[in-house]
Amino acid sequence: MRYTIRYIIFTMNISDVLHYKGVERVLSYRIMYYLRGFKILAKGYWTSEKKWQGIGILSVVIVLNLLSVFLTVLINDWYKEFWDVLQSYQFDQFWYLVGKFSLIALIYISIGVYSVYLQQMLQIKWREWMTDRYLVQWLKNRAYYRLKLAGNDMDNPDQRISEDINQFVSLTLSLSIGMLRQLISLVAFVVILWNLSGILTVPIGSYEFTIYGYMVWVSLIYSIAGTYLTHKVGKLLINLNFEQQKYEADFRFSMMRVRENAESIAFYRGEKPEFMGFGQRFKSVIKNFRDIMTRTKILNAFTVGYGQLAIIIPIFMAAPRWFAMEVQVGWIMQLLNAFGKVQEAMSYLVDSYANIAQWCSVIRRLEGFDRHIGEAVALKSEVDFICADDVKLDDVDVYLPNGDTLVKSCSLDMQDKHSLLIMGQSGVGKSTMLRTLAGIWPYAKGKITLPNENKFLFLPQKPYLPLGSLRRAIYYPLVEDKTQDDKLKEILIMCQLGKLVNKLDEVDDWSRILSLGEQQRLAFARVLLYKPQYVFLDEATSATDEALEQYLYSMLIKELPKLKIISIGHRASLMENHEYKLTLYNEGKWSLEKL
Ligand SMILES: Nc1ncnc2c1ncn2[C@@H]1O[C@H](COP(=O)(O)OP(=O)(O)OP(=O)(O)O)[C@@H](O)[C@H]1O
Repeated sequence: MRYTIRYIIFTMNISDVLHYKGVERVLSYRIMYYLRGFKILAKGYWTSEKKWQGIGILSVVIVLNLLSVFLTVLINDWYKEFWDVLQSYQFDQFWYLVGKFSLIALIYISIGVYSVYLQQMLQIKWREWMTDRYLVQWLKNRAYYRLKLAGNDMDNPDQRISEDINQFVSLTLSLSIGMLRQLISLVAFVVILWNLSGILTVPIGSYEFTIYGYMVWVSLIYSIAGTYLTHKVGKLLINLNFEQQKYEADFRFSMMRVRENAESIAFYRGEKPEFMGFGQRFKSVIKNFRDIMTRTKILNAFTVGYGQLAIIIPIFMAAPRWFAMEVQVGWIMQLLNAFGKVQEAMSYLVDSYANIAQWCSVIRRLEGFDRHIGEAVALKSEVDFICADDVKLDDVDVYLPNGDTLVKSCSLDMQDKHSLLIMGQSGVGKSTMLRTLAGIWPYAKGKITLPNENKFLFLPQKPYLPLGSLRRAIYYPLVEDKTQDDKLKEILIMCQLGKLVNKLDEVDDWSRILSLGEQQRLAFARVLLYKPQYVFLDEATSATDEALEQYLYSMLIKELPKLKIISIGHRASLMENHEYKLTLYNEGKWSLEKL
């Protein structure tokens, strides 16, 4: 049973849970799940080396909030004094009380301003710490790549890091501080209401009932009833808002795909199907929004009515003592204010309903992200990596995630070889073999010897060009060096990229501007800058013609005579530039021959 409930919890989304009637146990598991998730997420910062800074700022924010509640109590007292003075026409006290109010208001405003300012300061410090930690986690052990292999990439790490962390921090602070403030305010104003109530005697038949603090009971019953009914009317709205976010995101994502694949779509003249796709997604946005409008209308009718009733109820409560001439106007004003404050505090949870739901979903996403990263990093290959001068494979098996073999018992020693060409049919496993050598493919076993990691460079078929200046794109993954431009220009000319020599400082999306052939030549420029001991080329000249390919290989051999080359390619002409050929066949077979 326990297992079944757990299963339900992890497979249901929050809206299912909120809809699921009569499953308190599921709900309590769900609450525990969120609290546990919250604890894991919050623990990092609040136990880190920065915790004292955070605790310091948080303490000041809490003290400021307590002070601010104290001032609202003073203002409540002021109401009584002020209205009593007005009722008894004591003009001499009028300006004194106006001055008193102005002073309290001034302090109240200053406290409010600094409380928000410090809360935001804590928010940015906490967010900074968490973002830093998540970025490290995402990049460390190549988790960003392994997430794809583990099939867990649906978690949009970019959104987790940029949006969810921010929301988690800001919602945690605003909800917890708000809750604390409202709780204290509730206690303070319940005490005030109790004192204002006095004792009410209700004669029923020949009996007389004495009710102590009757206004407190009325106000609590009214607030609890209001909270319950608002929850009843409004809970559907939360789910609808969730759905709205999802539909909006889908609509946005469909447009983003067009932006990213603009050229292919333009070649296919795919405007019509794209427009239809946008239309379908936008229809869902509109349909859901109409449901939100209807629900909001009902909710507003209820809350506005409830708000109006809240004006009249305390007046009814006050009526018996007023008509018995026991109290003055000041007392009524104080009562109205106190009643409003109790109301405000009691309805805090309902007012924050949407935020609490949002906070829960953020916790769920961040906790999921943490878990997926953990799973991805745990994907360890059984390859025994050894560091030495030359590449050597001993009895290496490479397979697919489903266990199908790509390469079986491959052994190879590059010590006495300068270059190796890996060939084979498309899909046979050539690129995966290189991934295994690079240590990024976990589904492999055997022993692989490699030089130190800064002594080799991998060139994929489509080079990655980071955002920023052209110089930065060429130097990647090295840090750009502005003092070596003469050498860099010489290298660009050597790679037949002379037209770029005057654009080194230009910032643009270079992967969009340069043709694939140009990008591949730019990758050769990287090799000349990096001067590795080994270079691995995965169809890195596929977009050049044969003559240019010959030229690029001879240039590498001439400029870096000690460089050892391991290439993957389909063209027979590549054999001229290599000393050995490793051919991969289906079912894991392979052969090595001298060319
Ligand atoms: N992440 C993955 N999950 C499952 N299968 C994968 C994954 N990556 C690659 N494969 C499969 O592994 C096989 C080998 O792929 P690989 O890219 O190594 O082939 P290749 O020989 O380099 O092909 P080509 O010459 O077309 O580039 C293919 O069938 C491919 O579908």
